[in-house]
Amino acid sequence: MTSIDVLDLTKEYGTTRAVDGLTFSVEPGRVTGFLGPNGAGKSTTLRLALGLDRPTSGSALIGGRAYGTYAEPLRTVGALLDPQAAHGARTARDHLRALAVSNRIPARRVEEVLEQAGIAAVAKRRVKTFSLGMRQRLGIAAALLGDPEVVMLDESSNGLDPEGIIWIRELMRELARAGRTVLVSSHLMNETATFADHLVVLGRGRLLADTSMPDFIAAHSARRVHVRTTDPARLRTALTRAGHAVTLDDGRLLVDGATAADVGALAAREGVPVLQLADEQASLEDAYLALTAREAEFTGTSTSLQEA
Ligand SMILES: Nc1ncnc2c1ncn2[C@@H]1O[C@H](COP(=O)(O)OP(=O)(O)OP(=O)(O)O)[C@@H](O)[C@H]1O
Repeated sequence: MTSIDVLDLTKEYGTTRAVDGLTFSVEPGRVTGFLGPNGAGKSTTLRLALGLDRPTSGSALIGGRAYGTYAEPLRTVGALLDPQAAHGARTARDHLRALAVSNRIPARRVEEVLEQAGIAAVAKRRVKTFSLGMRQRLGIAAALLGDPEVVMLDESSNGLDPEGIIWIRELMRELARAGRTVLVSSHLMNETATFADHLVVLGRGRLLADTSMPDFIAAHSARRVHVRTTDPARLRTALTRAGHAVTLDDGRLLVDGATAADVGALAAREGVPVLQLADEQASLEDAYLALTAREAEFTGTSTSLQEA
């Protein structure tokens, strides 16, 4: 089994410390979401792990070895960092064939990954005619070419349409189920929550969280439920009696400190018909933004509109 082990990793560019004493491990058999605001150091960490840049100090090893020591690295690590990296004048098939030859990967794998990435029909087209989403699919095909134990994707859903986003999400889950090590960077907590088992969160090059997805949700979700019923007054009384803080908002009840399951069970006991029942959705993204807010390198300022 092949893990990614980042140990006390630091990278400085002039006076900018892009990665700052970072330590974490990415384990096989699960999808690890790699989160952080712009400039947090995600891409730098991935580049260091892939030997595309040298650390100032510390290490980022794959399967206990530096990437550069693998003779045929694509057979161990598949990575997509920059979908624009493929040579524009080449066809998609030729791009993949050149990669396959350099790593002694059989030519039939090229046809398999073209199919798997949904670009077999455009395999003869030059890459420069590809949309961003098609380039992204080509990059993923290249990452899968060597049937690697470790898959690293930077902004995996970049440019993909909704069907493509579902496809990549299922692909990542499938790779993890098959025991691969999958690391996927993103800016978006809600999106990451749809596919990640584990989270590593960075801010200004430092580790802010290294936790399982369920633990992050349990620790940070504001427990608040929205409920609509035919008899809000009666349900409100019952909820208040059970110790919940309840407010009435435009005909629906907002219940703090409860889950949808709590409120549903109580409504059933009271015999109050429920028309709509939901846990508050935005809280996870809010928790992530709160965690990273102080660490964001580039934060926009909002200017309120002046009334004329
Ligand atoms: N080659 C470079 N030369 C100088 N500074 C760099 C270089 N690469 C990255 N940096 C700086 O290092 C910091 C971390 O950048 P990095 O691209 O790793 O962040 P990121 O988390 O991937 O951000 P994003 O989500 O915007 O891609 C930033 O301040 C960036 O400007």
